[in-house]
Amino acid sequence: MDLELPVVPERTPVPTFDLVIAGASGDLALRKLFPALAHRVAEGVIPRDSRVIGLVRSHDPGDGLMRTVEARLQEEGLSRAQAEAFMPHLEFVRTDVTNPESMTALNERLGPPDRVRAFYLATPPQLFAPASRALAGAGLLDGEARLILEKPLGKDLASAKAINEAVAEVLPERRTYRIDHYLGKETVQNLLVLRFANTLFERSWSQRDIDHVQITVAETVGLEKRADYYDGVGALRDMVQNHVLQLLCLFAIEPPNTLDADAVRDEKVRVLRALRPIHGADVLQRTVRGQYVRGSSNGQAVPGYAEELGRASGTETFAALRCDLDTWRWAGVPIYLRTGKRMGARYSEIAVTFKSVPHSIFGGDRRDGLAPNRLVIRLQPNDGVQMHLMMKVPGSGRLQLVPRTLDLRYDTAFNERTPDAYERLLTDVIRGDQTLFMRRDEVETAWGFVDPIIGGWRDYYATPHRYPAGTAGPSQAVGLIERDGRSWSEPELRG
Ligand SMILES: NC(=O)C1=CN([C@@H]2O[C@H](COP(=O)(O)OP(=O)(O)OC[C@H]3O[C@@H](n4cnc5c(N)ncnc54)[C@H](OP(=O)(O)O)[C@@H]3O)[C@@H](O)[C@H]2O)C=CC1
Ligand SMILES: O=C1O[C@H](COP(=O)(O)O)[C@@H](O)[C@H](O)[C@H]1O
Repeated sequence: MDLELPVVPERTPVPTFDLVIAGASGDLALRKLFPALAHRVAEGVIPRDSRVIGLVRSHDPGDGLMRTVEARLQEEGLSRAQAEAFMPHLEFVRTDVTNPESMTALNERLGPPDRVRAFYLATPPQLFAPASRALAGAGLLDGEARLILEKPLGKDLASAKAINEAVAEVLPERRTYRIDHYLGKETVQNLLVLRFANTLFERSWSQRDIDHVQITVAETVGLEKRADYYDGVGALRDMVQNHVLQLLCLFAIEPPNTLDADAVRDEKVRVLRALRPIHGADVLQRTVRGQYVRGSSNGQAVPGYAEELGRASGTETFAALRCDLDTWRWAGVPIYLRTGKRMGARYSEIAVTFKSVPHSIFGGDRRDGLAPNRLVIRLQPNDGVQMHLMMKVPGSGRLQLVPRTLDLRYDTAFNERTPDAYERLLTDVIRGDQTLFMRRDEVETAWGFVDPIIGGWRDYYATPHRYPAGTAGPSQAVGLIERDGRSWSEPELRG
């Protein structure tokens, strides 16, 4: 029996809107935002009169760009008919989003203010403050208009605060949408369902039954064409500060009393505040930095990070951390985080290892042979949930026990296309639902955890350890977990 939940915003209709995207000629818009909107048009979710207005700065907003978008939609998996159905919603305007007069002119092009208005800053974060001032100065943020900010939200706590301050001067928090696209991923949302729609796990979800947790976000891609952004930023700021800590939050939160945006976000902030700080010399024991060197990826030889960059660099492309949450529920349960580029496989998962049985009835020497239960929440690819259990090998001879896996895959459990994260997030903005967006205090608390690590790396000369592309990261990351008598869960990462 399917449960229809009228309170779930996905099921409420999307109102007619004007969505203005600044940075509309950029990689993010072409690869993610337009395809997401086109999928929503194809599903019939987007009202016919809704408009998507792309702002470009140096590009020609003419037919060439329209043709580029139409071609990119098909490269991203939409059919020709689906791409064509999206195009009438789209127009481009060449303008400077930071210029108040230009924004006043834009105001005249938009539909009546009774339509939902949303402004998406898919631009580098240096533009967030001037752009929001220009939009507000032109009256574009009046009424119920929403502002969407793409990550990264600054490069440290001070810059994040400055952006948040500038935005707060022109717009209330309830109309500010900070994107972390991991929150839009189906399996990330399913984490809340797994925990709070099933009693089975919740009763064991604490230090009483859980030994430790590993959160891995491994990528096979390298620098791609993002050197300007990535170098000097690195894996800790790019991935841990946002996506990985958000996964940690959803894994560890106390049950919110509803799915209301602030109820969920209040609980996430509590988790972030409970993170034991890592600073000074702690970084040498509780963190590992890495940078990939020449190796192979998907069977192809690939250059190292410094070769791709064309110069030596101290930026980490891999980070591993041992985190602890100082709460009753999580005391003594280490949470190991690991993320990197050019690793041996692309996957993201949360692996929860339960405690071993306290006593084996299968013979005094058998306890070591009983693998502890493990629950693996796989976010991508092959999204789903796996439970590793001990089983008896059938047969009447000697009693033999082996670990076996219950495997619940999304693609076999549901006969539906898994939408991309941005599909959900963009319509949530239009519907006015902030549950899957980061609140100001969340972002700042996460930076407050990350900043001292970066300071520790600087003060203790923690230069990145080298690891060959196509592997599990530097060997020192193995030491980080083995020191605690545990091991990383995925041998296939070693390439
Ligand atoms: N690409 C991705 O997958 C992801 C990107 N991001 C973040 O999103 C943001 C955009 O990324 P991405 O699309 O890759 O970047 P690109 O460099 O591909 O595009 C940047 C866009 O911003 C516009 N722009 C830059 N400066 C100005 C300005 N002063 N005034 C108006 N527009 C300006 C450019 O316009 P024009 O070309 O017309 O000059 C261009 O459309 C970045 O902060 C990035 O870190 C976050 C997650 C993933
Ligand atoms: O935000 C970012 O995320 C991507 C990884 O996203 P995914 O959905 O492909 O897992 C990462 O490659 C990029 O460096 C980072 O900025």
